[in-house]
Amino acid sequence: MSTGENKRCGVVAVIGAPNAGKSTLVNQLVGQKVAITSAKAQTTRARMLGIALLGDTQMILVDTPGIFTPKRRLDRAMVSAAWEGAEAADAVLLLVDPIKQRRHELEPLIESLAGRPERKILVLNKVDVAKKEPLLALAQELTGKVDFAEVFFVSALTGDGVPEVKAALAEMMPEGVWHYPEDQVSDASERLLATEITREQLYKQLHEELPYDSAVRPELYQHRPDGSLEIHQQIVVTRDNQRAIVLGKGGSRIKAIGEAARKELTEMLGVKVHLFLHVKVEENWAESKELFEEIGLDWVR
Ligand SMILES: Nc1nc2c(ncn2[C@@H]2O[C@H](COP(=O)(O)OP(=O)(O)OP(=O)(O)O)[C@@H](O)[C@H]2O)c(=O)[nH]1
Repeated sequence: MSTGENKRCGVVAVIGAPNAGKSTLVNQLVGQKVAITSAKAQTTRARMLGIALLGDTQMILVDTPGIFTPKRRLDRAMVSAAWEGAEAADAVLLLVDPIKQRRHELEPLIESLAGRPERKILVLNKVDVAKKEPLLALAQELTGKVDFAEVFFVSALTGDGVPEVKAALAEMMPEGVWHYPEDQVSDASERLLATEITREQLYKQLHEELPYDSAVRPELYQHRPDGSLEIHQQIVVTRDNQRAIVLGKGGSRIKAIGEAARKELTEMLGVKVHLFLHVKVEENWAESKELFEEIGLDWVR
C-alpha cells in the first residue's frame, strides 16, 4: 500500500455500447489481461475492475457491462451494475465503436452523460479499421452534445493512442493514497476470474451455438498440499440440447474447453491447475438470486 506524498488515486468508469471494445481497452490500460473479451455482445457480465498505474497515479477502472435497454432480470442487473460503476467515478470514459455505432444504444447514453457532473472523455475506438472522415464527423457530432474534456482516437486492439488516454485520465485523478497494493491489477477474486476464463473458452469454442444466457459457477477452489490448485466449476445452461452441445461427441467439446481454460489459468496464476468442469441444466437460472450472487451480480427487481 502506498503512503507517500503526491500520490493520486481515483475511479474511472468505462462506459459504452455492448461490444464497443471496453474490455480490450481496460486490458491495454492495465497492461495485462484482467477482463475477458469476445466478439459476442454482453460478454462482460460481472463488474470487473482493472487497476492501471502511471507514475504516482493509481486508476481503478470499472469495466462496466454494456449498457443497453434491459428487458429480463439478468439484463436489468447488468445495467444497474454499469451505472453503479459510473456513480462513484472521478472520470467517465465513453468508448464508441465508430463502425458499428448502435445508435439506439448510444443515444440514451449520450443523453444521460450530458447531465452528469464528472469529467468526461470521449474515446473513438477501432481506428485501425475505421475510415477517417466519418470518424471526424462522429467526433464533432458527439462533442456538440456532451461537454467532453478531451477526445481521443485509439485502437484498443493494437494499443495505438492508448498511452495518451492513460495520461489524460491520470491527470484527472484526485490526490490521495492508493487503494490497492502496487502489484494488484484487479479486485475480482481469482475464483471469479477463473470462471471468466472458462466462460471465454465457451464462447470461443461454441460461437453462436450457445446463447449468452449460460453461466459458469465457481464450485471449489483450493490449493493442494503440493502447491497446485484444484478448481471445480459448473457450466449452467437452460436446456438439455445446450448441455449436449457443451459436452460434444463423447465429451470431446468440454474436454477441449477445459484443456484450453486450464492452460490459460496455469499461465495466469503461475501454478499447476487441475480443472474439473461439470454441465448442469437449470431452466430458470437467470431468475436465481443465489447464482446471481455467485457470479458477482447484485439482485435487482
Ligand atoms: N479492429 C478492432 N477490433 C477491436 C478493437 N477493440 C476491440 N475490438 C474487438 O471488438 C470485439 C469486442 O471487444 P470487447 O472488448 O469484448 O468489447 P466490450 O465493449 O467489452 O463488450 P461487452 O463485454 O459485450 O460490453 C472483440 O472482438 C475485440 O477484439 C479495435 O481497436 N480494433
